[in-house]
Amino acid sequence: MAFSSEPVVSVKDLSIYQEDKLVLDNITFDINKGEFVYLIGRTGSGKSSLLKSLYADLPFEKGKIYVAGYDLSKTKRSKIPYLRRKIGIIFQDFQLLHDRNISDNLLFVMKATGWKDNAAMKARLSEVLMRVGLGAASFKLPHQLSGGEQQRIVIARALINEPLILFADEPTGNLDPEVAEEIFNLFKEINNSGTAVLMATHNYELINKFPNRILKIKDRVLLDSKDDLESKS
Ligand SMILES: Nc1ncnc2c1ncn2[C@@H]1O[C@H](COP(=O)(O)OP(=O)(O)OP(=O)(O)O)[C@@H](O)[C@H]1O
Repeated sequence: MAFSSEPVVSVKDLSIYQEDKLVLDNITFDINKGEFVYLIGRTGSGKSSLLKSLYADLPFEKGKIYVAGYDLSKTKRSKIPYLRRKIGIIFQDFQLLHDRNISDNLLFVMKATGWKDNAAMKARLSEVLMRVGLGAASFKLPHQLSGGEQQRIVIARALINEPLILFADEPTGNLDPEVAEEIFNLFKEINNSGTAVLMATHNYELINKFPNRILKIKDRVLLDSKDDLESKS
């Protein structure tokens, strides 16, 4: 099968523990190229734990995870940077490096992910900043930007390596509703150009306004809105 027709994420019979506590029990789902999927569930239900396992930050006990062609049960620690080049990760609490300007924040990630050519780095830097509407922010320090702008920079950082999928953990959680919607629209635009998105969120207003497939964690299992549609058709 050609790589492009494989799911971007494929999870089979997966169980995840946090210390001794079973958080997710035997869950299975796929995310296809270019899909937009919400991940919902009560506080503590395991959304962040699942995302962490998908970006290889939390080991899992049982089952299989394939992300961007990598079998995570077999991927050695030394290969994880290669996986991370195929995915973008966005958190609620921006996680920019506060001691350096925006340009240096992004260059730091480029160098860490194998970029070497200075001209190519500069060009990509401008491209991703333009993409998020902050072409003029290169020389600003993170604290000189608003929360919404900082989140745009985090999205720009996640786009550097043209990821197949963005994993976003409550990306609008710390923003007021208007700014949250702007950030959400940016995710939609990025998704429209072909990048899949898996977004953990508590923002039901946005979910209702922009309906998409929903994965819901409830009592350690995963409910998939796709199954509801299939059973109705
Ligand atoms: N580092 C950790 N060590 C031990 N237990 C943890 C750790 N992180 C999370 N947990 C526990 O795992 C369970 C799932 O937490 P998780 O953060 O994945 O939930 P969540 O759905 O993302 O919650 P929220 O909506 O509040 O972000 C919770 O019971 C939590 O207390």
